[in-house]
Amino acid sequence: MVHQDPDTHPLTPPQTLHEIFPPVHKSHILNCAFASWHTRYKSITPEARTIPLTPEFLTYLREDGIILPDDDDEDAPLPSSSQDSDEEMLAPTNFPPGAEDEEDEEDKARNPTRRFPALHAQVKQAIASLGGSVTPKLNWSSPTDALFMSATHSLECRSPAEIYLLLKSSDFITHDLEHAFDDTCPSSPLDPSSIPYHLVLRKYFSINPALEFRTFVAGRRILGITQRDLNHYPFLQELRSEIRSLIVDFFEDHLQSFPDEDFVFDCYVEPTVRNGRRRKVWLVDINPFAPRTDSRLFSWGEVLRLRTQDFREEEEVVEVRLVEIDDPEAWGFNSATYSASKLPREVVEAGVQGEEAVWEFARRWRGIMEEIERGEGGDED
Ligand SMILES: Nc1ncnc2c1ncn2[C@@H]1O[C@H](COP(=O)(O)OP(=O)(O)OP(=O)(O)O)[C@@H](O)[C@H]1O
Ligand SMILES: [Mg+2]
Repeated sequence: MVHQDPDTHPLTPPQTLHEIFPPVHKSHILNCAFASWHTRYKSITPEARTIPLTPEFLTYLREDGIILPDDDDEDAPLPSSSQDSDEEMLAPTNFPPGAEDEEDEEDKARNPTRRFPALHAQVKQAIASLGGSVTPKLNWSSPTDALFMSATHSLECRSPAEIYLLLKSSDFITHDLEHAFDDTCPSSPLDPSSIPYHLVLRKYFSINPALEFRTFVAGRRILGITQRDLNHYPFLQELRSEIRSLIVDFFEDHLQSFPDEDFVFDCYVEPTVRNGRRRKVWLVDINPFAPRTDSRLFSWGEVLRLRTQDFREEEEVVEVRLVEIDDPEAWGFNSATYSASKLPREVVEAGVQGEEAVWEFARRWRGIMEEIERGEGGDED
């Protein structure tokens, strides 16, 4: 072995996650877009519509500021050429010249739907055809980080305005629009401007988050299954082997033909057993096998190790990883994932009680932190 002097031969820098992942091709990202796989897997996906997005709507999404159609405007008749000419005949002389154009521009700015009337009508029609209540997403992401903008604190939308508000408020949607091909192999000639964008509207139903699972697939075999929601649900322990066999069979029956060998799929196991039959499993999403996909209760390091492990079919039992009662996840710290603006209850209460109480809280908090640093942290109180 050749000895290397670190001064003259700098050591290889530690590998980053991106370097140890199998290369992510742009085609893989495109295959994971909802509209790409939905046609193939319609029968196993809860009812949804995909609406191709126009350049006008994409510009609207990308713009700063949030202008939404108000309810009156939404039902206002859309300007047509014949109407325009009638109005011209009846209208008083237009002075100063160009004032009408300015009004039209203002109107368009006030009611953005005048810039994409056909698409707006399609959105309305899709909501109605899905029973009046939908949850939106773009090619890859739901606006789950924009829940704070929703009056109901849910992704349930009953009008186009609610959908536009969530999409425009979400960084995850911005990621879909501006960073879809980040960290992909540079060799592919595909350009982000060639991405076909779709608005996905899914019929809204009340999901039990305990029964949402994420499954890692590599080389067309399942590496592991994890709970998606990071809370402890005692009843899942008893269901563990049923969940394993349902998801493994679901994968073998439907998803082994996915165009890529490596991917991550999300599914929902129905809570009710109908007439003694097996529970139904629904496909919720397909995600890239890439660092951008959250590995939930696994670490990506573990998943990547499982990927390269020797595999003997008869011996291998797929792990279903659940939040156990004593896992830190079960203590509820995870509830703050998308709520950077949330404060601990004690801080809010102290704030309500006045300045004295805030200082008292800060003093106690500093004491707790000092105890932890000295290694004395416990739950003596
Ligand atoms: N039809 C539906 N009705 C109600 N809620 C739904 C529906 N479909 C999905 N959801 C909820 O929305 C959540 C997010 O959906 P989805 O997994 O498609 O988003 P995502 O942005 O791809 O998430 P991730 O970043 O974790 O991959 C799901 O975990 C589920 O709780
Ligand atoms: Mg997803």
